[in-house]
Amino acid sequence: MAARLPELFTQRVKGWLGQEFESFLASYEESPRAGLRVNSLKISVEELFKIAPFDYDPIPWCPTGTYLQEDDRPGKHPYYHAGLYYIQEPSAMLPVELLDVQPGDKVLDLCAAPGGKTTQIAGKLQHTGLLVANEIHPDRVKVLVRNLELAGVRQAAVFQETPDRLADKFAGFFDRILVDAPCSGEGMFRKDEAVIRSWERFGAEHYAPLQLQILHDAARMLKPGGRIVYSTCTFNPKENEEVIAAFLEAHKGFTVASQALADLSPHGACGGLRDWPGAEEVSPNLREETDKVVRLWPHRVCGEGHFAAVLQHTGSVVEAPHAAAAAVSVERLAAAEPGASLERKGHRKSAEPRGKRKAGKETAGRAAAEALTKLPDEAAAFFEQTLAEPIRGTWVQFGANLYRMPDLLPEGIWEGLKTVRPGWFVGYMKPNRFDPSTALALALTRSEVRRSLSFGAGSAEVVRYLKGETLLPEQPMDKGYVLICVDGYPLGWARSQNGILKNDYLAAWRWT
Ligand SMILES: C[S@@+](CC[C@H](N)C(=O)[O-])C[C@H]1O[C@@H](n2cnc3c(N)ncnc32)[C@H](O)[C@@H]1O
Repeated sequence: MAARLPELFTQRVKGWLGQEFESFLASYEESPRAGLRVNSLKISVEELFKIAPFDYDPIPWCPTGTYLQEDDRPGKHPYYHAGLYYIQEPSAMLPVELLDVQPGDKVLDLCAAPGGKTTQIAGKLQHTGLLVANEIHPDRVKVLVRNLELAGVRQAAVFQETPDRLADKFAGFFDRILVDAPCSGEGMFRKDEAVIRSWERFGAEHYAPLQLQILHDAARMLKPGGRIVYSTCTFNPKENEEVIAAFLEAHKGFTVASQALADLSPHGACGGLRDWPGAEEVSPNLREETDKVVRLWPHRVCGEGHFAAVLQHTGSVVEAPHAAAAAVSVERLAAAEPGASLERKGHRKSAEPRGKRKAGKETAGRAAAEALTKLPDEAAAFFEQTLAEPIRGTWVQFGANLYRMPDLLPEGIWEGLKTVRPGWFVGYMKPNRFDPSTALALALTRSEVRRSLSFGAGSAEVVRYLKGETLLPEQPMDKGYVLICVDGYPLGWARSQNGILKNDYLAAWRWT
């Protein structure tokens, strides 16, 4: 693979790494290791590895993460469909560990799809606090929603917005914000060669101003004393140290927390790079800050290339956005690296930056959301018949869809925002009836329902259920909903009717 790396890229890395360059290059002859992260909303690490056909080979920076072996196929296992884990690149598990999420926190994941880090945050919140997940891209936001539902997340709202529009609504609101920024993806070349072609069109000079702008917007949404983790999966300092230096210059109340680097150095992590074009213009104080960021290099750790900076707010007030200073800093970063665009094959300077892509004005194409004063009767009757304990909370109806609002989401905040999920999607209001969603089933535990049937992971019944086929109960069952589980972990609903179990597993998720 090393031979297929773009020359411009290898030249630059040589400049950044010096003597280490040869071992960096040699790492591209090794296969990337895949990883899996246990969904601690549903199962503990210990329990999962008692029942799953994979070995626990811990990832040093993530206690719920494990390396996979080459012949492991976790995506084809029924436990995947029960949301017991998320398949995730090992280095990508780092940023959320640095976010220091505490139960009860209000957390924003600003660039969230496909949701690997969002589900990791949800595991830390343990159904407390609030998780707001945002993804600007309309197709990617659907994948994000699916992953949140599979993971059984209850206290999350999902938006498809630009960061600045979100910031207008959530000023000074969040304890923790993750900015896992869109980037040129150099750290992923070994894992996915298609990223190289994308890099050839949109490199660091395309992404850096966008990343800085996203960070400025994130700062507007942070509470005093809160924390932002900025991460990318690219090596180029223009998208990393330079963005951090420009951010810190405009926001005096932040510092880069040094603990992360101290904790991770024994595992092979490195600090920031010191030389990049223009580094000499950065003040010594800021250079000291960028020294404290965390870099994962593929020749030093078992994982792909990653960058993370813990931006800790230290003041008692987050300063009002320095609109002018922020704009100037973004402009300055937008200046292309000398020679870069000319050397880049097919580089299109006129390409529309992703940040300028418009998200919809209102909840376009969707009915307006309505907070309800009480649970509709049909849903209340379903809960009464099906659940051991009622679900309490505030309910929101969006068209025919019924949601339970996260406890800490301000009611009506979705007005004017493109809202994909105002909370936990529990089911559909139909004329005179309520149909529960698969998302409801997946976020429940077996003990929370009155009736369930559980089959072993290797059973024919589980395969039939996931394929959308009907099941035959061994004992006659009364009419009504039954939670279908694999080894005690919910997969979805079936309806007992006339001696058979009709399959209500979400059609789009069925095994084909
Ligand atoms: C690195 S990916 C996020 C990966 C995700 N955090 C995860 O762990 O699964 C960056 C995301 O930012 C989104 N994005 C692109 N432009 C954006 C913008 N201007 N504002 C916010 N997000 C943007 C991309 O669509 C992409 O899904």
